[in-house]
Amino acid sequence: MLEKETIKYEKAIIVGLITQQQNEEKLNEYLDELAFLTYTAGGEVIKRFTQKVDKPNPKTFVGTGKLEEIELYVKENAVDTVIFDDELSPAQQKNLSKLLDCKVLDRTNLILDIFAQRAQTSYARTQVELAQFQYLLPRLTGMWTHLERQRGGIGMRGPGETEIETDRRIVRDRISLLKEKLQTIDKQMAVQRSNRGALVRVALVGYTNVGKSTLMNAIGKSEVFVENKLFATLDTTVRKVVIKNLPFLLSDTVGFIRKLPTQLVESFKSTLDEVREADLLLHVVDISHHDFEEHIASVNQILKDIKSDDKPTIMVFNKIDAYKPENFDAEDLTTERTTKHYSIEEWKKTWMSKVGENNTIFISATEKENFEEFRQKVYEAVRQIHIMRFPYNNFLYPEYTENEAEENEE
Ligand SMILES: Nc1nc2c(ncn2[C@@H]2O[C@H](COP(=O)(O)OP(=O)(O)OP(=O)(O)O)[C@@H](O)[C@H]2O)c(=O)[nH]1
Ligand SMILES: [Mg+2]
Repeated sequence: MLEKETIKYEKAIIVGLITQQQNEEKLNEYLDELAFLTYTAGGEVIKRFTQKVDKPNPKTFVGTGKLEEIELYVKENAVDTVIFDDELSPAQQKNLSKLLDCKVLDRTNLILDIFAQRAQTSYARTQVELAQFQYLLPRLTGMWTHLERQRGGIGMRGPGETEIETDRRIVRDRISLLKEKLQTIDKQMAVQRSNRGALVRVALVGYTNVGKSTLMNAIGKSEVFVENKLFATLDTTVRKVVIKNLPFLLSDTVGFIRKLPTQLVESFKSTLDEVREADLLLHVVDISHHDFEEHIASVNQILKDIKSDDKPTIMVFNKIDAYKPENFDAEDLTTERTTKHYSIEEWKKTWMSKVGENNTIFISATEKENFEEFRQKVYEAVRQIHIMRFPYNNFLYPEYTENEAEENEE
């Protein structure tokens, strides 16, 4: 008999601070993203709490008054989970879960949980487990003991309860075991990569949910999982792509996010090796997202962290079909015209013009808008790398426009 399955979303509230580093507008953007993360993890945000402070309270993150307000709300509305936008210290997390008497998570927790849910291969699972244990280690003491009755759900996947309560040494042993396991897989993967021969390697990079996998599917005739949730992709997919006789390898990998937990960057080292060893990066940007400039900055920072910021890069501004500038009323003297009101043409004249014509492209991966131009730019960039590497056989790959007759096998 078939049972109708209804997904039950956990009731969650989210909490963030307005500080000197982040004004109310910024905070709202962060909270939008946190709500999306919560939804991806299986929760529904029913309320947001914000507080203006100089710096977080070392014991309870928010101030006493705000905490009482949250506590009351949690009781009255049977809230399952309270999620904080910043990483909580072990002490804050412990105090808060005691006082609020429900699950208390932070951004890192949430991201780790999504990764845990989405890890498909044993390799990805090992990486996530390692990151979870590393996050857990300083937080071991009595963290979840009083939560016996609410096992399961967001933030509870992963290392089992018994392990959590045992001694740190066991966790440490587990961490070194997982590290060894990863090292073995890393070696195998390095061998696999070196077996790929002399093909030029191109990697899709970018913030999560910008359309990397969609683009991979569109260009590489492959079937990579695409979803309008965060972190749809965790494992790296590598495909051989041929544009006009010129073959190269294209990889699609995990998306980046701001405040990416350091534990994750570290344990996903090998997944990110694909990026590190690439000859060319296609940095995909969702230009329809109002925060895309900050996304670019986060991605660049992570590329810097993994020492891949000096590679030839094409900036691929995707989702132009969905781009909508805010309406600007010239007669309304109270609003200033800002980048929010820019058309794409105006954007092109900003810092984007400095990136260089050859290194920027504006497309829609779903509508295949400007796709021919996109293929041409990728072709030329790959060809350049080829010529540099094998100067003696550059005649093999003429300029894109020179072999118009042999239209690509699509
Ligand atoms: N409107 C519009 N939507 C797009 C476009 N490209 C991708 N999308 C949508 O954006 C969402 C995310 O696409 P993915 O390809 O999964 O994004 P990703 O960058 O691989 O995401 P992660 O793997 O989660 O990092 C999906 O709902 C896509 O259908 C586009 O050009 N225009
Ligand atoms: Mg993807």
